[in-house]
Amino acid sequence: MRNAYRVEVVRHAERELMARLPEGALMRRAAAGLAAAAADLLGRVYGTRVALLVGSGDNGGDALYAGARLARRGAGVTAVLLSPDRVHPGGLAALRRAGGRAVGAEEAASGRAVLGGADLVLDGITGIGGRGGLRENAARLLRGVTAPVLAVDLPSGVNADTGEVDGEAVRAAATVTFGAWKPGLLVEPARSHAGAVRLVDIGLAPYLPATPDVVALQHADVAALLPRPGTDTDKYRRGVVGVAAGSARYPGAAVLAVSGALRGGAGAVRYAGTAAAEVLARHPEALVTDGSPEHTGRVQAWAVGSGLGDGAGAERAVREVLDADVPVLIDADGLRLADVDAVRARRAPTVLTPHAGEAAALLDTSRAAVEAGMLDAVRRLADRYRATVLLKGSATLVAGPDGGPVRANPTGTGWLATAGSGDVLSGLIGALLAAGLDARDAAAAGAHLHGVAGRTAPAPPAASDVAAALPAAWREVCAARPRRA
Ligand SMILES: NC(=O)C1=CN([C@@H]2O[C@H](COP(=O)(O)OP(=O)(O)OC[C@H]3O[C@@H](n4cnc5c(N)ncnc54)[C@H](O)[C@@H]3O)[C@@H](O)[C@H]2O)[C@@H](O)CC1
Ligand SMILES: [K+]
Repeated sequence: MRNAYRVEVVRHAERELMARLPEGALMRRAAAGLAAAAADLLGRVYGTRVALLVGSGDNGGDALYAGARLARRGAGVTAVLLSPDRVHPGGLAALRRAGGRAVGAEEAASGRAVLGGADLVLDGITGIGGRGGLRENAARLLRGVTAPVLAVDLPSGVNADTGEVDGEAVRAAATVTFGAWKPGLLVEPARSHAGAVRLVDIGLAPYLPATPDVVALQHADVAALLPRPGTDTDKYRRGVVGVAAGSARYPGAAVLAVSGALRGGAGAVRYAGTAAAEVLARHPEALVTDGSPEHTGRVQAWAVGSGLGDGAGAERAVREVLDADVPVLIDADGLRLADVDAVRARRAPTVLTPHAGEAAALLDTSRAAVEAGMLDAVRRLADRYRATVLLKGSATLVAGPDGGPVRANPTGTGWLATAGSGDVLSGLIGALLAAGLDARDAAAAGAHLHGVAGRTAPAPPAASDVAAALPAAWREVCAARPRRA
């Protein structure tokens, strides 16, 4: 599990830890980890050229101390001081003692030698103390950078707490973060600015609270959630999932939702809707009816909405499913048709799975606003609907109705942005709900498996290929399950 904490919490933990350590110890730990990561990226330190972009706070201090370590190992290190009158004095002195040099931003901008000639650039402009995007002098300098950038703690210019990027921000090849993950390293659009992230342990863990703000489940976490049929099981104990999806116009959505459901670990899949013949033709294992959900046999969860269209039958299907006292997943057309108060009044869990455009319609805002503020959008929707909300994106987010950590999916891939891929996901999560997973777990585990399937299906995958790759994804994830003693 990757646990991310907002800045206020990290700062509190740092103060607690610092009070127990000699002056400067934390920064030394941070700089040692940073220098080691820089050395790994460089491959060989001696004879290389490293540039440091140094801002006015401790983030710049980390870069300077790490630069000093690299200079001692034979790198030519030049610090570019963005605010020469407010630079970390101890860091600058350490760099100079180690043989590094410092120049002002004007000097660095006028010649190409410093930034254009560097093998690696360390971004120490701002860390958790940064506010807003990069300022113009920093943005201008970065345009002259051709070498890979290693971000110190966070890519400068991103919002550590929300993952929002307001203006220009550093695009790093890698980020070394200290003490704990920050939400911005897991949430888009900031996540894409961070590259590969390495967490350096500076001893903060004992001072961090038990409940993080954002988490990213890893394979082993998901493996622990997935159902494992015992020897005494039967299809009802494994869970029966109902799928109410598709329409005369979109029968394929029904086929795809059922294909996801069949590979989600439930014991059986019941389909209710107008695409019964198409579903049966493709999936002989499905139990189908062309009636409405009310007239379907017993199910332990419903997935409703994919390709339903907006006819009278669609509205009825959504209403009937919401009336059922079992967990319900609502996707696509179902989101438009579901009454907020009916969702809020439900006793059994509800999972909504909008993409940014659908979330924007539900929140009465623009798609761009949702994409820019994913964390806020998912939390607001969960609160408004008193439901678990899965907001799709390259790092899909899952928020529960009662607050608590938001889950950010780490396995997403652009290959999943293909028609019908969401239908597969809805069936998959529906099956996990029927198998008895808690709503938040079902949504997060579904997104995780779906992402792995999108990555492992032969590229470029169509939605059916993503569904077909789910068993292999399931195996890959479960291979990370700790062995029982
Ligand atoms: N507090 C600690 O115990 C530790 C902190 N460490 C480092 O210290 C950093 C936090 O240091 P600070 O609190 O000094 O904050 P930062 O260094 O992140 O940034 C604050 C400084 O940047 C300026 N600034 C804010 N927004 C800016 C913008 N958009 N453009 C340019 N300048 C801007 C502010 O005026 C302020 O001087 C962490 O991110 C981490 O790198 C590490 O050394 C580990 C230990
Ligand atoms: K930084």
